[in-house]
Amino acid sequence: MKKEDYFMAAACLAAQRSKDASTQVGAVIVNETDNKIVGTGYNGMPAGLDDELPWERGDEKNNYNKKYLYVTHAELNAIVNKNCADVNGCTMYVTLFPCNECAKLIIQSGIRKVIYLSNKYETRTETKASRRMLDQAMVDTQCTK
Ligand SMILES: O=c1[nH]c(=O)n([C@H]2C[C@H](O)[C@@H](COP(=O)(O)O)O2)cc1CO
Ligand SMILES: [Zn+2]
Repeated sequence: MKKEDYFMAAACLAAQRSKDASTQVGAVIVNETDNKIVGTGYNGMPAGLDDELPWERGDEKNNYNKKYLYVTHAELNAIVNKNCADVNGCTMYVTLFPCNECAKLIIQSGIRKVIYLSNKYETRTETKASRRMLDQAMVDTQCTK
């Protein structure tokens, strides 16, 4: 198995832990120097609030119960779960192309490459803004397909 397939499979496995019935996302951060996983995460509610918050996609009349207000993205969880001092120069394997907020985190944490599986929200403004920032910050982005 190629190493890229191995790390993406690890991201897919992490995604399976997510309770989001609509979209499970998994992320794995890899130190390319020694090919080690230094952080993993999946989309979930903030720690300890798993059973407190709604998973509804909601609509305009039901903003307060939209999951989007509460869910912690897979990329953020992978970064905060890191088991090393920093993730400078690392690669992130993620099952879904990062949103604009995750793009900021990726850039600020020094991750230099993002390998993704799906970009199903490609046409969204958030995704376009993410692409814009990652490109301008010269973070390499590669689709595995
Ligand atoms: O970068 C991301 N990382 C991430 O973890 N997610 C999560 C948030 C939500 O739980 C889910 C998206 O839900 P939905 O497909 O129902 O809109 O994916 C979503 C994105 C980008 O949309
Ligand atoms: Zn995000």
